[in-house]
Amino acid sequence: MTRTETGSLITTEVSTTETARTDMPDETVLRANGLDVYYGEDQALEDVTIEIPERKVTAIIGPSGCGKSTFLRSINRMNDQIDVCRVDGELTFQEKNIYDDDVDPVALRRKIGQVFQKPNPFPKSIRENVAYGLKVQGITENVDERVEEALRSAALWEEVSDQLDSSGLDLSGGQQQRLCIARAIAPDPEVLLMDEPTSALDPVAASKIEDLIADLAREYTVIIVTHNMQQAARISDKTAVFLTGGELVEYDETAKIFADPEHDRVEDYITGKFG
Ligand SMILES: Nc1ncnc2c1ncn2[C@@H]1O[C@H](COP(=O)(O)OP(=O)(O)OP(=O)(O)O)[C@@H](O)[C@H]1O
Repeated sequence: MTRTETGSLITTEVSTTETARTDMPDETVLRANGLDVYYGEDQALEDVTIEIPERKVTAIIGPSGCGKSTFLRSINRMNDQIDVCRVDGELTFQEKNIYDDDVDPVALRRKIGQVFQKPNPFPKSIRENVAYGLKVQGITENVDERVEEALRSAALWEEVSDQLDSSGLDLSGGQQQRLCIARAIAPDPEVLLMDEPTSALDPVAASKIEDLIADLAREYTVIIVTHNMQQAARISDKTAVFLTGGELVEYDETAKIFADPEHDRVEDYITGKFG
């Protein structure tokens, strides 16, 4: 498979939307319209319709099992790896349907990076961990510069610049998570998906990642799944509340959701009456 450095989603075409980031900072970057996701006979997401703005932090909240991770995995086609998983309806990234036959999932994941709950650096050096994100995407030029830039953007450079050849596993949990963020942003994606990125960290390390997320949103669209209501309220611009059955019940400015939600079920959830 050949692919251009500019990273079109489609194997054979060069994207024409590379400049959108600077020209239209508040545009919708991702759009779901009537999105259904099934695992075998079981429906995990039902008729989800949402528009996610570019370069903002969107929080996805809701009780366990309501489909938050399923939604995140749909966006970069990680669900492709689950045999029983089926996706219906429309899900577009920069107006291109993510599930079209001509979309290359590897190219898609260059544009839509992911950070997981538990920091998962490889048993390799700090430099190699970040460079891996580039290698997977076939980026071979200016690797050292890109590694430094990614580590700086992940607020880790000052702490590791003199130990780039040490193992990533020797870092603290919070540093490891920032290393994973550096790995995810090294190929310069448009969107960063974060699935409970601070839940395995102590409060100080978690707070550093929260500050970092605010900085990252100047350059990237951040979509974060969190169980931590205070965290969603602190760091996100918009909040989507999923409830049991995989239904998106309410989606609005975060301040509105937490101060004056439209739905009683959402109010009950965010005030801790269930979930
Ligand atoms: N690989 C899978 N195979 C079958 N069913 C799955 C799979 N992954 C998730 N599910 C089911 O889909 C539904 C939604 O799961 P999902 O993990 O998306 O929810 P969640 O809101 O992220 O939950 P949590 O907050 O507990 O992480 C659940 O009923 C879950 O059991």
